[in-house]
Parts: sequence; C-alpha cells; structure tokens
Amino acid sequence: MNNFTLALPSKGAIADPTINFLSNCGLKIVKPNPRQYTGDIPAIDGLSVLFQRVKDVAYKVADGTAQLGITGYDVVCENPNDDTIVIHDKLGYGQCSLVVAVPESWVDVENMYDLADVAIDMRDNQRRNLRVATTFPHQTRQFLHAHHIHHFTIVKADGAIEAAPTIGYADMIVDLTQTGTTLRENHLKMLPDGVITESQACLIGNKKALLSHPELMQMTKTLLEYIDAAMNARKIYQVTVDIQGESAESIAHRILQDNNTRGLIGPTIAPIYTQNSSDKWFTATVTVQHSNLLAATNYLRSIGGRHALVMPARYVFMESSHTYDALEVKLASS
Ligand SMILES: Nc1ncnc2c1ncn2[C@@H]1O[C@H](COP(=O)(O)OP(=O)(O)OP(=O)(O)O)[C@@H](O)[C@H]1O
Ligand SMILES: O=P(O)(O)OC[C@H]1O[C@H](OP(=O)(O)OP(=O)(O)O)[C@H](O)[C@@H]1O
Repeated sequence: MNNFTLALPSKGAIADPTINFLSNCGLKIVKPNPRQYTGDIPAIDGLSVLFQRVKDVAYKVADGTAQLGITGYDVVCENPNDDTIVIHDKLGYGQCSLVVAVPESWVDVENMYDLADVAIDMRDNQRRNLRVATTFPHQTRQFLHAHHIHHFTIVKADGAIEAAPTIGYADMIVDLTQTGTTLRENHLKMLPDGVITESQACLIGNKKALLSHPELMQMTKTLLEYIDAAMNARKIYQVTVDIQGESAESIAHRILQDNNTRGLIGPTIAPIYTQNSSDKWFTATVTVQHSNLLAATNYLRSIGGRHALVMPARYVFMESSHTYDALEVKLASS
C-alpha cells in the first residue's frame, strides 16, 4: 500500500493533547525513538506520522508533503490555501480565540467602533498610524478593514506580543487567548466584539491528494470512523436498570414515554431469572445523553427501575461517519 503522511504538532499547546486525543480514539502513535520526528499509527496501515511545528503542519499539507494534518484552526485561517481542505474543524481540544486587545488604560475604548475613532484620531492629530502587534497579520488586516479601520500598521513580533504596548513598540495587539490571564497580567483588555477567530484543533487534508488517491480516501475514512465514533461516545452512557413488570412490552411502553430514556432507537429488555419465580423482573438497557443522565435515572426510578448501572461508551459507530460523508460532498463540489 502507498505510504501517506499525517503531520502532527511537535510542540506547543496542542502537541501532547493531539497524541492523547488520537490515543483515546484508538489511534495510538508509536514513535520508535523519542528524538525522531516520525512515527506510525499501527491501526492504519500505510499512514506515517510526521511531527512539525503547528504552522509547518499547515504548510506541509498545503504543499502536499503531508496529505493529512492536525493543527490549530487559527493557523489554517491565517494561511488560506486552495489546496487545503478542512476535514474536521472541531476536534474538541486546543480551544482558544484570536482577539483584538487594547491597553486597559484606554477607558474610552469599549468596542471596535471606539477603536476606529482612535485610529482616525491618531491619523488626524498625531499624524501616524495605529500600530498593531501580531503574528496573525492576514486575519488582523481583514478584520480591521471589515470594521472600517484602515489607518493601521502591522508590527510583526515573534513572541511575548502582550508586552508590546507596555514596551512601546505597538499601541495594541491581536493575539490568542484562552483563559485571559496573560492579557490581564499585561494590563490589556479584549474588546467584546473583537473576537476574530474561535479556534480549536482541526484535521486538514490536501485536496489534490485526496481526489487522486482512493487509498488515501480509504485511510481518511478509517481515521474518521474512529474519530467520529470516539467523539460520539463522549456524550453517551449506557444505563441498565432492574425493573419489575408484567411483560417486556409493558416496561418498554413506560420507558418510551420519556424523551431522555428513548435511547438511539429504544430500550433492550430481557428477563431476569430470580429464585422466586412469582416475581417478574426484567433488565432494561438504554443509551442516554450525558447531559440528561440524572433526569433519565430519575425517570427510570419513578417507573420502578432499581440498581442503575451506568457505563460510559467507548465508541458509538453511527450508520456511517458523518464527517467522512461531508468530506465526500465537499470534495465533489470543489
Ligand atoms: N492558550 C493558548 N495559547 C496559544 N495557543 C493555543 C492555546 N491553546 C491552544 N492553542 C493552539 O496551539 C497553537 C500554538 O502552538 P505553539 O505554542 O506551538 O505555537 P507558536 O508559539 O506560534 O509556535 P512556534 O513558536 O513554533 O512558532 C495555536 O496556534 C493554537 O491553535
Ligand atoms: O489566555 P491565556 O490562557 O493566558 O493564554 C494565552 C497565552 O498562551 C499563549 O502563549 P503560550 O504560553 O502558548 O506561549 P507562546 O507565547 O510561545 O505561544 C498565547 O500566545 C498567549 O500568550
């Protein structure tokens, strides 16, 4: 089989979470040597792993060196490329936002309209542009233009962007934030309407490679089957209760009365063979959404359910991988 490459982050905020995420999906990565930048996923024959910086993951997928990659959605938005397709935009970790932040001392600046006034004021009264420090110039330009701010200069900086206004080489910043701590500690405030991109880890692919290699599509399908099934499972529990009743049908009827206990299709009910054969006991199994677990358990109690045994699901395979189905549609229309 052809060898294809999945590029993964080698360092930074989403490096370890990516390894853990894939491992939780049943896609453990085997790295023969911790110092090497390559690895394998034994569950998918013919797919190698290449560890790269988050930005390089995006570049390598765009130029086809890697056919698949996991990186931050913020990075993908910053480097738009016609050859890159976003296959899954919410892998559920690495959440952060790219935001506009100004010094806390700018008490009159509460939103993007106020910021537009500041830019005009600087231009008219100080004869200079608003200086914006960022490593995301593309999204910053687009966002500021969309908010009618045109008199600005991007100051490229490599790290510690948050210090730029204090040091004095920029007036304000555009950077990633997660908890907001770094902004606060640097006496900056984000503007409530200044969220440019909501980001999390995403799976991307090289469009041309996907369109021209059926074996790569097959590998991507396997990858997505595992990812979808593991992500579906996070929301679902299997609940089993013992319950007395005249018949399996009468118990099923009671269970089906409540939205929270209807499960994916309906309950499974089986007889329990007790020592006292005059008692008619059954065991009923239903799948329950995580958010409805307590409500479902309480309903089962209210109809006579006892001894609720709750098991987390490991995988929930639906009739097909919805993400793979969506990829086929996107590729067909591209
Ligand atoms: N709190 C966070 N702060 C920054 N990035 C985060 C955070 N949480 C998740 N991320 C994700 O992790 C990525 C940052 O990874 P990393 O720290 O390796 O980037 P970097 O510092 O720009 O890398 P490099 O120094 O190699 O250029 C972001 O692009 C984003 O998608
Ligand atoms: O809102 P917070 O939770 O404080 O997180 C935001 C900070 O985290 C990131 O830096 P990181 O520590 O990843 O290092 P970096 O500056 O090298 O990217 C980011 O660049 C911010 O500085």
